[in-house]
Parts: sequence; structure tokens; C-alpha cells
Amino acid sequence: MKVGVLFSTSTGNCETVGGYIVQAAKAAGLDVDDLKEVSEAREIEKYSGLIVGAPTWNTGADSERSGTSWDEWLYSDLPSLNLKDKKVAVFGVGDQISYGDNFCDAAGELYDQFLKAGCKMLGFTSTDGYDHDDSKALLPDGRFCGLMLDEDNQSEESEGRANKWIEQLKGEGLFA
Ligand SMILES: Cc1cc2nc3c(=O)[nH]c(=O)nc-3n(C[C@H](O)[C@H](O)[C@H](O)COP(=O)(O)O)c2cc1C
Repeated sequence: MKVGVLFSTSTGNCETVGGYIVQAAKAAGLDVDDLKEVSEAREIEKYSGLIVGAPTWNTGADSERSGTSWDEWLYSDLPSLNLKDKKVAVFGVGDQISYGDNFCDAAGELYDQFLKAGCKMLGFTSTDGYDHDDSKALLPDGRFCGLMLDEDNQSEESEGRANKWIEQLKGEGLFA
């Protein structure tokens, strides 16, 4: 029962950081499948858990914030899948300096839609070390709803953040 890691991208950053996440899980000996583009992923229900990631391109939009294939997938494919009680963790890539009022907003949309599908959401993180003003990826308690990465301004942090997050997800039972 593997964990699947699904992403989508416009310019490749989400694929890069998704690669760090898969690499970190494999290095820790965890049962994880290879990285997959969401629109090409099949039999998603078979995974024991999911890690899902998106960039943000549609700045300030209420929905379809990623500007990638997630936008259609979330509203056409996801509602037809049975993912009830599936453990899911979200990651996002964004730019906290140029888009500081909307940092990683699409990650918040992934969180909301998977939660609505009945999934058990894991992997919340602190905002310490980030410099944004606002984000739709924030939970009411002030934490991010997953792992946020910034390849435009803090790319040197991404691998370390991915490693630490995988340890956290292991502790939270995503790979159990
Ligand atoms: C036109 C444009 C709009 C963007 N809007 C946002 C945004 O609202 N929030 C954010 O965090 N990043 C925003 N970004 C930054 C991208 O999300 C960031 O560069 C990301 O790493 C791209 O990921 P990708 O290469 O996987 O597509 C924007 C970038 C551009 C060029």
C-alpha cells in the first residue's frame, strides 16, 4: 500500500520540489510511488495515502488558483473518486515576495477540496521562516495547511524542508 505523490506545474518548480519529497521518503525507507502528474495518474484510490502539490498562478482567484491541470481535476475528477478517510498531505510552491498577499493560495484550495472529499488532512506546518503577508493556505490556527516551498526566493531551503516534513508525516502515520 504505497503513498502516491501527485503534482502539476507550469514551469517545473512543483515537479522539482515533488522530486525532493519523493527522494526524502525513499531515503527514509518509506513506501512511496514515483512522482506523477495528476492528470496522468491512474487508480488513485489504490494508494494508502496521498501527497498532493500545486503552484499558484491565478493570483487572487477564489477557485482554480493553480493555473494547471489541478483546476479541472479538482472539480471534475475528484468528486467521482472514493477517497473517504484517505490520509492526504498538501504542498505548495509560490513566491512570497512578489505575491505576498496570495502566497501559495492554490495549496489552500487543494486542502479545501480534499477535505470536502472526506480525506483526513495531515502535515500542517509553522509559518516561521516565511515572509508573506497573507495566504489562503493558512488554517484558522495560523499554521499552513501543509508544506509551502518558495523556489523563487528560498530554493536553498526546499530540500531541507522536504526532509523535515517527511519525518513529520511519518510521525503522523501517513506511511503506516
Ligand atoms: C503571472 C504569475 C502569477 C503568480 N501568482 C502567484 C500567486 O498568486 N501566489 C504565489 O505564491 N506565487 C505566484 N506566482 C509564482 C509561482 O507560483 C512560482 O514561481 C512557482 O514556483 C511556479 O511553479 P511551477 O514552476 O511549478 O509552475 C506567480 C507567478 C507568475 C509569473
